[in-house]
Amino acid sequence: MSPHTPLNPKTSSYEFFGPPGAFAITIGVPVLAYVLYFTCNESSGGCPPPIQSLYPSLAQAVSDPAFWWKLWDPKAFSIYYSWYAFCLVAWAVLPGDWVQGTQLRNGKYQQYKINAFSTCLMALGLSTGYVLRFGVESFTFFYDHWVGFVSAALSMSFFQGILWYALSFQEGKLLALGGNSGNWIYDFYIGRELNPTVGSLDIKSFNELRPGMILWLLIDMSMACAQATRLGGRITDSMILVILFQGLYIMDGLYNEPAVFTTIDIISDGFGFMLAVGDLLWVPFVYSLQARYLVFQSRDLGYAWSAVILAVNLLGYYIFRTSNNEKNEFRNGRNPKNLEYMTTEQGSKLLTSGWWGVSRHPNYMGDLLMGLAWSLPTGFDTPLTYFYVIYFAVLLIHRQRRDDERCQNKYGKDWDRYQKLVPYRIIPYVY
Ligand SMILES: NC(=O)C1=CN([C@@H]2O[C@H](COP(=O)(O)OP(=O)(O)OC[C@H]3O[C@@H](n4cnc5c(N)ncnc54)[C@H](OP(=O)(O)O)[C@@H]3O)[C@@H](O)[C@H]2O)C=CC1
Ligand SMILES: CC(C)=CCC[C@@H](C)[C@H]1CC=C2C3=C(CC[C@@]21C)[C@@]1(C)CC[C@H](O)C(C)(C)[C@@H]1CC3
Repeated sequence: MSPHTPLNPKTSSYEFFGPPGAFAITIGVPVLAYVLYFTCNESSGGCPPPIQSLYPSLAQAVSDPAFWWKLWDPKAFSIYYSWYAFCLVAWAVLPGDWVQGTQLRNGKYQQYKINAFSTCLMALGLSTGYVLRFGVESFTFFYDHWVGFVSAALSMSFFQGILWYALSFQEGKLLALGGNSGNWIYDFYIGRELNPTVGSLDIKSFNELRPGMILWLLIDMSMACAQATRLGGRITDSMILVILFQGLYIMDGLYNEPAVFTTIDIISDGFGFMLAVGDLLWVPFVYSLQARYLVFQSRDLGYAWSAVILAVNLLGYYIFRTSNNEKNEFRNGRNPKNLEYMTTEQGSKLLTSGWWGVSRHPNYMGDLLMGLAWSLPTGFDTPLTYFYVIYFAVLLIHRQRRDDERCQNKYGKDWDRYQKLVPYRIIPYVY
């Protein structure tokens, strides 16, 4: 049967520079996750280490088979896969309401079980109990077995990328409009099937919110334990800030689980290697870089500097949360603030006042401010702890362009009208 049907038309244009770009990112993202460890860890001689010391030692290291064997760590693999199994069991057994997502183009709705927040509380409770019972030194295994955990998460990402790509060829699947090009490298990367589902488990939202996001929080907690082990039981104010900020972001995302069903990934992207590796490897092991750095470069900020950083984070959070709430309420048929909007020919409405009248992606602005606040506690000795902010700015600008293109196709002339009313893309008067 042809893979191209009226419901699943052939993808006519590529993103990410097409198959060569998709291939480069498929290789580049895992390599970068390892590089960020090898160029910034306790024994690398700095963060980043001096290039003259890095080059010969790295060249020697990779030519030694023992280096490659160290990437495989049975303890880390067994903990990681048990963790993934825990998330699956928690999804199945913990109670949760069922909500439906936005309407799909086949007229149907995907159903989602809401219990990511309670899964996180359970994981936190069990981990805290473990630390109280066995001491902070017992919870440093993420720090001690870092590379092994990265490899374990990577193996899961490839496994899922390949599995869902292969299963997307079964008859009757609804494919992502952007993932049905016929080029296997590209479709594997970008995601071919829109909503892979096992029984009633939606794979895309499950992976986006549970095994990676909650693990990120547990990793941060493990970094605090590793720091306390080194400092005789003390945790620095910089570490406390990073954990509080990232903890707030993670818990907020999980608490507002239904809001994720109006994000681009859930509405329009397929589930492929990009989201698998992003959710399972990139989020927990790259987003926690600041906390890992503070284990071996502990620093105290003092009240004044802490207050400034706290203010940046709170401002970012306020913009992020209120703007996401405005859009989410509106997309679910509510408008409690009586915001102005325009009605499109296509039928949907677009907000034109409130945050969505300030810029076309006000939520990105808040998210970026928070990203900055997560890096500031690490000081200014290394650019590497600012990697997140730079990567994130690139990711969000790219997302904004993808989304503008998608909305242009969806809303046509109405989108031009909306762009005239709301001319700034992310930051008013800047971009
Ligand atoms: N930490 C991280 O790594 C990442 C975080 N994020 C965060 O996730 C959140 C969601 O982001 P994302 O999904 O990219 O994008 P948005 O939440 O901005 O969603 C874009 C969609 O919203 C709808 N929309 C656009 N303008 C309006 C309007 N004026 N009124 C009503 N609806 C509108 C459109 O969909 P339609 O009209 O079809 O409904 C559009 O496709 C953001 O806060 C972002 O910062 C995102 C990526 C990575
Ligand atoms: C480089 C690479 C492989 C990129 C993949 C991108 C993913 C890391 C991100 C795509 C969209 C994401 C979202 C969140 C985390 C990062 C990814 C998966 C998110 C779950 C973070 C918490 C927020 O509150 C959120 C729920 C709004 C958000 C949704 C999008």
